[in-house]
Amino acid sequence: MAGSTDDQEFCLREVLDVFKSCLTENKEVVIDNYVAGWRGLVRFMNSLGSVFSFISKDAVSKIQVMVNYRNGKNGEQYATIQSMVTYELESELVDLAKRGSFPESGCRTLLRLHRALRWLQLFLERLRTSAADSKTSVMCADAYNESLAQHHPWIVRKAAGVAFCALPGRATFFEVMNVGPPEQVVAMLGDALPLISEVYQVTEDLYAKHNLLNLP
Ligand SMILES: CCCCCCCC/C=C\CCCCCCCC(=O)N[C@@H](COP(=O)(O)O)[C@H](O)/C=C/CCCCCCCCCCCCC
Repeated sequence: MAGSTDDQEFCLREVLDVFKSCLTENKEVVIDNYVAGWRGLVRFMNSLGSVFSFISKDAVSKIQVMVNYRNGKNGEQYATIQSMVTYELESELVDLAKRGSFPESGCRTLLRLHRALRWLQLFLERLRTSAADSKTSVMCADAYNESLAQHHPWIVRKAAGVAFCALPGRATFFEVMNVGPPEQVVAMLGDALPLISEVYQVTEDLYAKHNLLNLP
């Protein structure tokens, strides 16, 4: 999304393309692209109204943690998720069992975004296969309950549930995506989903291999 600014018209296809560009030939996940993908999604969410701002704030703060690592003195170690995991584990920079000296490690912060990517994958798949009269709020809530909700306390689940009710109907939602008529949206989702799923799975496997899926 190079050159994209807040003044430009939003197009979800561009955002999903950024996620598609996350994987290198060696199946490493490039953090700059991963973070740029999330930035674009947050922009989309902000355009849906201020009821989502508590979600957006949390996502932005996690994105910023990752950007700070990339811009810091060890930025090269944070080029990909794989290099970050190796570096932080070898340097003992991750709180593995309980929160302590490294409450905002890269591994822990990225895990929160990774779990949200699972929600996105489930939501997009529901949207792709939905009928014209399906409710986005229900699709969003179902995807959330199947993924992120399991990691959130009651109060966050309640607030998220309220926010989902403010989602526009499917037709308006598709319009805001600015991709074209519904059949083009569905085709675009069909294109993007396998690659988003691959990014998710590569990260999931990496975290599972290092026993990092439950970082506090
Ligand atoms: C065609 C479809 C386009 C979809 C566009 C979706 C745009 C979504 C953009 C951003 C999604 C937000 C990602 C949220 C990351 C949440 C990370 C998280 O789990 N944080 C919690 C735990 O953090 P720690 O306390 O451990 O540091 C934190 O407690 C969360 C607080 C905020 C509430 C998060 C609710 C997440 C709901 C996700 C659904 C967003 C619905 C958007 C609807 C378009």
